[in-house]
Amino acid sequence: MDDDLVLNLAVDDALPSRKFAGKQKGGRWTDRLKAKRVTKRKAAHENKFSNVQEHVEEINPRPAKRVRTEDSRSQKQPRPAQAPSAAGKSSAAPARPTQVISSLFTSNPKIELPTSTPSIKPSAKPSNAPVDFSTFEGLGLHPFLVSHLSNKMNIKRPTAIQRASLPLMLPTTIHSEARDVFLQSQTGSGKTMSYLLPIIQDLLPLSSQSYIDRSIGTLAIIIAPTRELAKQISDVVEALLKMRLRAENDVNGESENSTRMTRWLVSGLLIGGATRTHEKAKLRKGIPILVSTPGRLLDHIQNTASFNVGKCQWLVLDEADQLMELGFEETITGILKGLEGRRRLAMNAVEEGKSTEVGGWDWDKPRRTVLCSATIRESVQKLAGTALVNPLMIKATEIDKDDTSIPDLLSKSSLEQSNQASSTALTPPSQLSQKYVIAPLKLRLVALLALLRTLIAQGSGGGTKIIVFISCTDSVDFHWNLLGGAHMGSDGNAPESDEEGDSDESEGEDEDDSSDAGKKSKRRSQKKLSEDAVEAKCALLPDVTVYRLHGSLPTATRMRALKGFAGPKDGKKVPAQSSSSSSSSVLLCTSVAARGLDLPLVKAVVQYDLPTEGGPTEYVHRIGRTARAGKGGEAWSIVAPSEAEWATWVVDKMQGEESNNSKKVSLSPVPLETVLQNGFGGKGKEYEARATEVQLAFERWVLKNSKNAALARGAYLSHMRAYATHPSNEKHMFHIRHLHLGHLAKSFALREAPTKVNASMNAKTKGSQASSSTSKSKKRDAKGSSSKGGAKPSGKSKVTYDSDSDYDQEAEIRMKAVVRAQGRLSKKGGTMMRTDTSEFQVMDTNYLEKLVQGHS
Ligand SMILES: Nc1ncnc2c1ncn2[C@@H]1O[C@H](COP(=O)(O)OP(=O)(O)OP(=O)(O)O)[C@@H](O)[C@H]1O
Repeated sequence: MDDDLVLNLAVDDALPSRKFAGKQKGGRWTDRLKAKRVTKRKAAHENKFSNVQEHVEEINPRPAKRVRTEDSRSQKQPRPAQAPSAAGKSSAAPARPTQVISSLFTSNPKIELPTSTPSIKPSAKPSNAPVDFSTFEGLGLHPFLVSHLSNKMNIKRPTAIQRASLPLMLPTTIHSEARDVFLQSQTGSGKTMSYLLPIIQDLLPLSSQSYIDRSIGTLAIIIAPTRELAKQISDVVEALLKMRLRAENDVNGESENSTRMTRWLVSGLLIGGATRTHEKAKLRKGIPILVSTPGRLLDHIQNTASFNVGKCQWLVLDEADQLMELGFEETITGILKGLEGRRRLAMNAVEEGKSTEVGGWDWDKPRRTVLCSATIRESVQKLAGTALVNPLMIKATEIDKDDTSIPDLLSKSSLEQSNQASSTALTPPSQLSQKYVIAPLKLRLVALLALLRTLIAQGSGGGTKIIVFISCTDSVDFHWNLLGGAHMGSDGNAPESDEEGDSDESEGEDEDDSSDAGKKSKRRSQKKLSEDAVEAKCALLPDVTVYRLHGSLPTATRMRALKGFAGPKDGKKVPAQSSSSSSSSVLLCTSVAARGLDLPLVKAVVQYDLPTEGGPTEYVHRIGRTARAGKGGEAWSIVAPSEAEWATWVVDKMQGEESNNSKKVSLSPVPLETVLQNGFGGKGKEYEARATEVQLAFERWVLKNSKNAALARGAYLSHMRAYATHPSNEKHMFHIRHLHLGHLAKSFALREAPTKVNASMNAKTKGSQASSSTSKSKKRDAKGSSSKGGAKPSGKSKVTYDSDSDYDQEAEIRMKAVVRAQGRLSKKGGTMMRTDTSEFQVMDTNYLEKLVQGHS
């Protein structure tokens, strides 16, 4: 068993070796003098080292288990466990930095999958698809819009929520009194069109007024919590406004109605990023339909005199619960007050005859406010209380599979009643297949790669899109760099990227090799994964482009990532050199991409880290990035053995009070062996050796240079910080105390024991506090993910790392030997996972807890 572990304690090269341990006798006097000097120098180092070890003991009262030292590696029999300090002082201590090399397939906790899982197959009838018993014409939509939807946007029939909302919200129907509305339906069910179509239909008739042009000001405002979402909504508005403004049969524009219609109804986007002056100029010209993020909007309401918003008729708060979660409550209250103030000012000016406004405006028509969300949490109910007056609650109930009659899709009641009812419904689309795999921490990274390989291979035609959710920005950056840089073999191809040569390639192990000019010039010409880059090719996932997205990236970069991942819009030609042409793509992202984003044809969502905030609600939003508008999709979660209870917990939460009656939601467990076998192939247990090779490739990448090592360590620490932010009601499943931190380090391709990682990162933190960002965008990522831990690589790490290729090879050989031995064991009826977790546990968990909470 011990063959799978080498825990090299941090020792200096200068520690006394056996050779110099005693006083040298005999030989030439020069040799004796030299030996004496060296012994003296090493003794001084030893003292220094023992001080460090004492400190380690202070913070780590528990002795390390199964510590092995360099000489013990050559022995067949394991040595008894010894405390770090003892090992450090040992004269036989290895002249190596701290490292842990352990086999992937040993010392993992035993995994017991539920024996009888109520596996509910995804429904054949998608719950968020267009319904086949209704038409847009039948619901009262204007013929121009109907034909535009059908001919240009391939939207032929309404979805359930559209069928439910349009009769209540379209101005031409009997229900059209301007009441506030709360729209709730599943992810991907078409809520955006549910409010945009009524807005456009309401404003369209103004086209026939003689005075109308865009200087009328802003008549509709849509607020979205993130820039990405605001941009996406703005794109949909623009697509709708491209509609033909005359009837299909009115070729020459002879129809009385159509000839009068002008293109005054334009949309605009305010999301920051542009200068205020530029935005003010846009607002002065007039933007009848405005899409904005909350902060920027409030700023202009308060400070831009030329922002003509007094006649605003529609206010939409999209992704209302996220708006609240991100702390925009005050901003929204400010916006509501600001709009009211502007309206009163405009009305007063008209009454007093001081207004330059054209006459004929119906000032009595009240503004209608719409709140929109796939889930309703308490915070949204609070917002509804502030923003809505006597609202209608509109939601689409699920259509029963066998029910051929027209279901009662319309639910209209007081908000409170509806909230009570809807709080039980947190259901994802019925056609979405939800699976989870329990992976021991050490195997997480290879499990992720295996899963991605399988999902991509299934989409044989190429163009498969997968979103992977990771807990924090540092971890996204690390995994993106890792996938972009790691390759099998020691001299494979350099990673491809969309930027110039990688500066980190000139650092690290090859640095001293100044004689090899050819290698250096090759390195210089290699492409770089720069700070701003978002696109990388992955040697371990052929034909796949890996993108990254998180709130710490500049807006333009985030947009570029989304655009690249989404690929070309229908019918658009892609330049041959573009990676988006037909290749598959993987988006590594934080929760910033969890809400509202409508990325076409996402085949699967993988939750590599389960949500630290938002619990089941966040889970439902994340998985809702696939299986949209009736399409199929898969949701995978990678769960640690200590988190196994999460699967039943989240199902119960999604099921709500309906759980006793009918089970509509289920998560199917998939054995890890199946995932690895499918991902790495081979016969029998061959996948173990292949997974090991992949893990070693990752570890080699981390060891390659200091920048990579710093990225890995930063990600590891930020991950722990994020993990510690799970709310108290989830601590029984997600507690840092339950994690085997050494195994966790392995999932960040680190060979170092956690003590070493933490010590080095703490040292680094002191020097790199500046990298800690307080930007708003950071807030949008996992709250525990700040780069306080020095997660941003800032040049060379002060940390030593092993660049001794002989040592690496030796370690790899040992690891492979263990895998082979394990394979033999399996054939003899042994199990892949062993229950003994005594491999090593060098860190006191209390200390780590303090560390992740920033009290260390
Ligand atoms: N009637 C329809 N028929 C077909 N596709 C539709 C229809 N209505 C909307 N869609 C498409 O469905 C997708 C999802 O729509 P939308 O983004 O509005 O969903 P949503 O309910 O807002 O989801 P989320 O809660 O995740 O934000 C979009 O690509 C949209 O173009």
